[in-house]
Amino acid sequence: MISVAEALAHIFDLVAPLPTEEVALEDAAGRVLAAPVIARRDQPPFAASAMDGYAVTAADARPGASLGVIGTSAAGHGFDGTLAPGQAVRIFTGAPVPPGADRVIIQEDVMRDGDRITLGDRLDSAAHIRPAGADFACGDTLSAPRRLRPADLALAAAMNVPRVTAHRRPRVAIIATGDELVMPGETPGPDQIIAANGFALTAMAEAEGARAQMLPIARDTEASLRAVFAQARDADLILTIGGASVGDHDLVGKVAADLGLNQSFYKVAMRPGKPLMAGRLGDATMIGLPGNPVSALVCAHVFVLPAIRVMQGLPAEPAPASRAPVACDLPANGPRAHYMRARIIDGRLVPFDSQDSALLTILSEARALIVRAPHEGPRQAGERVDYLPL
Ligand SMILES: Nc1nc2c(c(=O)[nH]1)N[C@H]1C(S)=C(S)[C@@H](COP(=O)(O)OP(=O)(O)OC[C@H]3O[C@@H](n4cnc5c(N)ncnc54)[C@H](O)[C@@H]3O)O[C@H]1N2
Ligand code: MOO
Repeated sequence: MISVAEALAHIFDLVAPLPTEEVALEDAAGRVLAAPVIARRDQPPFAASAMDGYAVTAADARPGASLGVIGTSAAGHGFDGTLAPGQAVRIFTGAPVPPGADRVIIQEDVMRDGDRITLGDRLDSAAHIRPAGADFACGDTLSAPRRLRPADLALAAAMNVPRVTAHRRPRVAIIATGDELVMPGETPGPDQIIAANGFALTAMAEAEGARAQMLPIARDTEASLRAVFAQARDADLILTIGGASVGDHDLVGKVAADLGLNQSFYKVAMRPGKPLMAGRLGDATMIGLPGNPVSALVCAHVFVLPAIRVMQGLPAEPAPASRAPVACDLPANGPRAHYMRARIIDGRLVPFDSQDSALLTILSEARALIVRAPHEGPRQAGERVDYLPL
């Protein structure tokens, strides 16, 4: 059995950034930028007032000064002229500061009488002027790769860049396997359960930027598996669920091999998730997940999401871990990496008593997977340990 790190390295070898495409800004939230956005202008494009008030010369900005108002500069409608000593221009936030002015006196500190103003007794010392290019200058960049967050979209828009280059969203096909499965809402037979894992995998893949599709459930026959695999022809990533272990009905590995799977590995020293497999199947990467719900979803956190990130052009990195103190003593770990479901209470990790990989109720309550290295010694309450946030 290989280690988690080795398995992840194999998976990174199986995936590559997908081709790029142009995306309109309004469709680009969450997409991964593949080429830098280059500002087409300065922002602000002129020295702009940061306040509502009066633009004056520095020399006139003294308590009690009396100045003549010669015009107005509003946002979108600058003052067409130059300011001389003894003069003021009524100005509003975001408006161009007229040439000659180097201070804005906020209107709270000004008394106005017709076309004249008198500055108050106590003036603040700030200029209240944003210089041209204070935010960014023409040619400045928003670097790639990065996942576009709302503020990034606003920045690209401000740079006057209406379309960005992003890697294509990975197409993920999800294949649940097993005679025991029916879809939610259907009537299960006495020996059947509801296919659940695909819903979590779909949500996780989509939240990570992929387009995921649940294909029909494949039954435990080679013919059924082949038929469903055939429907995954366009996928960049095929995720199978179940049928990965050593039982007589665990056919996924055999059928995938018959279809030409170039298998990278089978079985990883982790729990849950041991019977994980991965390889290249035609133009797609295939990751065969174990059927137990927690096993499938832990493997998705540890392997599938990092793979989806690489396909979008992000760096090949393990799932981001955090550290927090554990709330109770933990026994020494065995030979497999252990991903322990835990709550986070008052900043401390509280593992659940049962770590059975079939229990969705516990996974649904869990907010952390405590990561225990193979053969790691016992941990005492209060020790800081690594965990993957859920
Ligand atoms: N003799 C051995 N038996 C098992 C071993 C082993 O090493 N030797 N490994 C165990 C481990 S660890 C795991 S994990 C499971 C994995 O088995 P499979 O990947 O073959 O999964 P299945 O047998 O198909 O299903 C396991 C379990 O999960 C349920 N399941 C499957 N798909 C779904 C789904 N889409 N939604 C909800 N639940 C699902 C299925 O009904 C089973 O209860 O093997 C152990 N056995
Ligand atoms: O590895 Mo299995 O995934 O422990 O339940």
